[in-house]
Order: sequence, then C-alpha cells, then structure tokens
Amino acid sequence: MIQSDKGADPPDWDRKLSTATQPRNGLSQILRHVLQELSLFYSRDVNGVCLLYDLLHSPWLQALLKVYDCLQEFKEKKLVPATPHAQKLSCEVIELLRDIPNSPEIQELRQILQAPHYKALLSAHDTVAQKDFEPLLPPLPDNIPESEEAMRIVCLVKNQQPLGATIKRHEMTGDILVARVIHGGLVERSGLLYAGDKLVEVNGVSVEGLDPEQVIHILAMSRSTIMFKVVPVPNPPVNSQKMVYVRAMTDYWPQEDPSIPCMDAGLPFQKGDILQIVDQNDALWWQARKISDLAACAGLIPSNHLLKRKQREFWWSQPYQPHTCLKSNTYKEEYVGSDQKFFIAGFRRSMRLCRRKSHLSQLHATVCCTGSCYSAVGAPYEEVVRYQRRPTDKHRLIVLVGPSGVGVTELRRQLIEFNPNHFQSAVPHTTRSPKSYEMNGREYHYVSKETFENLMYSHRMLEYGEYKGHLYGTSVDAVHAVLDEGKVCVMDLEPQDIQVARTHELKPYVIFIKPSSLSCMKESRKNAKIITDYFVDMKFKDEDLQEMEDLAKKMETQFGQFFDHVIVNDNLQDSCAELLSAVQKAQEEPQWVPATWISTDAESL
Ligand SMILES: Nc1ncnc2c1ncn2[C@@H]1O[C@H](COP(=O)(O)OP(=O)(O)OP(=O)(O)O)[C@@H](O)[C@H]1O
Repeated sequence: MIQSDKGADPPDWDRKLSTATQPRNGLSQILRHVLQELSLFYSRDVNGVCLLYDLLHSPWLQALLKVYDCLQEFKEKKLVPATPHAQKLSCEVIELLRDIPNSPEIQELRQILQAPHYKALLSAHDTVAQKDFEPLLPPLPDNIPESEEAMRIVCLVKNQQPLGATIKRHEMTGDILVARVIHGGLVERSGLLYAGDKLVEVNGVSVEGLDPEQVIHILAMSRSTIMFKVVPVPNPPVNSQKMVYVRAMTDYWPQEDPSIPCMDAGLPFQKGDILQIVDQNDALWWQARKISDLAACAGLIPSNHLLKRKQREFWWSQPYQPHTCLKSNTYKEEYVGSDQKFFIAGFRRSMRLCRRKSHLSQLHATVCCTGSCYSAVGAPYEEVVRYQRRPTDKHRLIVLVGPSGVGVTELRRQLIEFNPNHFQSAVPHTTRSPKSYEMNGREYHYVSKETFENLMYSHRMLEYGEYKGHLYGTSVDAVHAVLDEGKVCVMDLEPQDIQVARTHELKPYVIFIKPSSLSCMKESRKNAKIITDYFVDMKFKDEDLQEMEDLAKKMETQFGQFFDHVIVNDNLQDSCAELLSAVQKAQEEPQWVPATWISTDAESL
C-alpha cells in the first residue's frame, strides 16, 4: 500500500528533475508540471492529494517515463549506420592492438574482437548497412517487340514460405494461367500476380507448350529470385468478402481427396476445428486457415456445397448397415448415493442392462439416428462467432456427455455439492405416480402420459426414455426454471440429444468426459462400483472398461464437433477442479458459438 506522510513538506522533486537530462515536451516534463501544481495542494493537505503525489513521485514511474521519452525521441531519428564496414574496422583495430604493450584490458578486447559470434554480428551489421540483400534484377531486354507491351515482368524473392499460388492449363488455348492466389502467401503479399494472369516466361524460359508440372519444376529449381513474364488479366479479382469463421463439423484430409486442384495447397482439418474462411470466390474451393495458426498461409478447403456433395456420395457408397445408436435413455427411480448429504433433483442412475430392456429405446433409436448420422448428412461447416456472456445474461446450460460409467454423474454431483446455491440440476418429468415421501416439482414433475407425449412431440423435451413402463425425461422448461433463478443448470445428456439442446435460448456448453487409458482406469476404478438395475453395486470388470473406451471413441468420432471441452477423468479430484474451471470459463470468457445463437438473421453458408 502507498502511504503518504501527511503534513510533511513535499519532496524535492523539481530539483531532482532539473538535474536530469529531460527531453523537450516529454511526458516527464508534463509530470513535472503536474507535481508542481500538486505541491500547492499537498501543503494544504487536501484530501487524497498526498496519495496521488506519492504515486506520481515514485521512482519507478519516473524511470518508466524517461524510457518512454527516450524511445519517442529515438523513433523520430532516422537510422543511419555509423559505418558500413564495421568488419574491416574491427580487423584494423586488432592489427593496431598488436603494437600496443599487452595488458589484461588489451587481451580482453582482442578476445572479444576475435570471437566468432562477434565477427558474425559485424558481418550481419555490414550486410544490412550496405543493403546488399536486395535482389539483383537482370536487365530488361532492349528489343521488346511492340506486341509484348501489355506484358508485366514480376520478380519475386523466394524465402522459406511457399509461393502461395497455383497454376493450370487453359483447356482451349493451352495457356498456363495463374489458377488461384493463396491468401497470406508470398504472391498475394507482393500484389503483383493475380488469378487469371497468363504466364509467358519463368526465369527466361518460355512456358509455351509446357505442362503445369514442368513449369512447377522450373519454379522448384529457381534459387533466390523468380522472374515471371506475364500477360496480366484485364480485371484482376478483388476479394471484398468479409471474413467468416466456421466450426468444421467433419474431418477433411486433402491427401485422401483426389479431386482437390492442388493437394499441397490443401488445408487438413478435424471436426471441431475453428476455421477462418478468407476467400469464397470459387464456388467449389474456398481458402481458409485455422484460428490456432492465423499467421500461416491459407489453404484450400472444399466449399460448403462441395463438401456436402462429397459426404452424400460417401454415404451412398457405403454398404447398408442397420443403425445402432450409441445409447438410449433410461432412468433409475431416484438417486440414492450413500454419502448424499442433501436432496438434489435430477439425478438418474443408468445401466446397460436396463437400457437394453427399455422398450422406448427402440423408438428412440430411430429418432436419434438423425443425430448419429449427422456427420454424414448435416452441414459440413457451421458459422460461428465469439460470444461473451454479459453479467445480466442468463447462464449457459452446462451439458456433460460421456460413456456409461465414466463418472458423469459423479462429477455433476460433486460440482453441485461444491456450491448448491450456484449449480443445480433440472427437475425431470415422469409419468409414474409419486411415492408417499415425494413432492411434485421436487423429485419429479409428475405428469400424465398424454402430457408427457405432448411435450415430446412439441420438442419441449431435451431427453426422454422409458423405464419399467414409465416415461422419464427433462424438459426445456425445467432447465429454464433453473436458469431463471440466476443459477447454472448442469445436466448430462446422451450425445445424440446434444443437437436438441443446441438453441440460442440455452446456449449449451458441452463437456465430454472421457475415460483415461485402460491401465489407468484399472487402477483408479479399483474401488468404484457400477450401479445396477437391482441396486446391487458391482465392481468394474475389464470388459466394462474396454466397452467404456470403445464407446468413448465412437462418441468422439460421431459427435466430437459439438464438444467445447474434453476432460479425461483419471484422478477424480483433478477432474472436478478442471470441470469447475471449464464451467467458469464457459460463463465468463468469450467462446465460439453458432452465429445463429447470436443474430437470427445470420446468413447460412
Ligand atoms: N475419477 C474417478 N476415479 C475413481 N472412481 C471414479 C471416478 N469417476 C467416477 N468414479 C466412480 O465410478 C463409478 C461410476 O461413476 P458414475 O456413476 O458417475 O458413472 P456415469 O458416467 O454417471 O455412468 P452411468 O450413467 O452409467 O451411471 C462411481 O462409483 C463413481 O464414484
């Protein structure tokens, strides 16, 4: 804390400053004036002035402003090398030192001047000072025929980066044309070549009659500079489109796509990646880069339309397989955790056996196939925007997803127990009648089958299933009831139900709970129990863990594009901490969300 010595004389700041070298009109000078003014109030002991005086008077602020002023002065000066021959000068000094009687200082100076890194530094200095890094351009030919007047000679200096342009042969004329200029590449940054320019010569070699591959070979052989002679395209295309961000909903590997115009220019991506689309001029091939690497040159990706077509072709080329959904919903009667300290609504216990028995699972299987087949027929890209929840906005719904037994319920329970005033589950609906100790709206909302089915068919149910002849499910309104109280609603969903929850009103943040490796699971789940249909808890068998791992892989393959965060549930305490931090980030930090959640008139790609 900064303390002020009330009543004491103001420190002698003016004198200190006047002895220092002050740049004219610098910030230091302004500060000096402010302090002069303040010193009047300081002596009158005006409230708060001492604190401000001490702050402005602090040596670190003084030093910082001095540095700032020096930098400002330096910025205005034009940099001119003291000598462009520092290396030669250094050699001369070494020669002179030979004639001087030896002393420790002379010896040290000689050592410094002869050190290889120092010599390299001087050499680099001279290169820059003499500006001999600029390319030596070959002289223009004297006798340029009149017909070549419209030609342009472009010289590019090669560096480590690819040139960033593709070429093709015109089907009719056989001319070699620049097919596309890649955003962020050397060619694009030079602004000298455009898509449609006709190549006439490369490094003095005529390209007439050559294949694109032969031209590429000439380019590959060129060393430092490449000279193109081109007939410029009359109206070079201008990329005036705004940049769009999308979430990839499928994987794409250019190496496996024979239809890509230039495999080397392709951008591979995986579902869930956020891409910045920088060019959509071509109806089939767009240019994009990953937001994780925005400094990189863009790459080619199939357009929305083209990728959809590819997905459909692939889908139809597959042999028929009956659709088996990952998991359908079943509900245990209620949560009876042994260490439950207080009542928490909305906890269900599930079990594979029970699930298989469920009659409704068959019905649900057909419904949810649209979800599991999503990656095959759905939109390949989803437009996204950065969303930062405002403190007055409702909280985002937190959805936990994971294979049965991985610890979804355990993590959710621990999160709610951590702060039940902030985190809460939604109260589910059921068609069974309440037990004597149950209260409508506490354990469940008890409704008739007809009401339940109405909710189902009007899409007001986020999830539903059947257990022992009764329907169970969680409604959108039950989630809203939690959110309206200003709390964070935490629920677990089967992955095929995520799509139903993905609405602008709930803005779900999906966390995938993933099992760790089999060997780690065997160790960490030694004492863990699977909850069975008969309330007899059973230890995990090896095949349970293997099944969990297989299911997790399937979930990631089919639904990975929807996961905002992945937690590997190895150590329970670590996973709880990670869950808490992820949930906080979801509410407080900007996240990529579908553009349609933010503005209803967002254009679809
Ligand atoms: N990281 C962990 N380390 C050790 N035991 C764990 C861990 N996570 C969960 N468990 C235990 O594993 C068992 C199964 O967890 P849980 O009931 O949460 O599974 P689930 O994912 O909800 O599956 P289901 O939906 O089938 O009930 C519980 O006994 C739980 O305490």
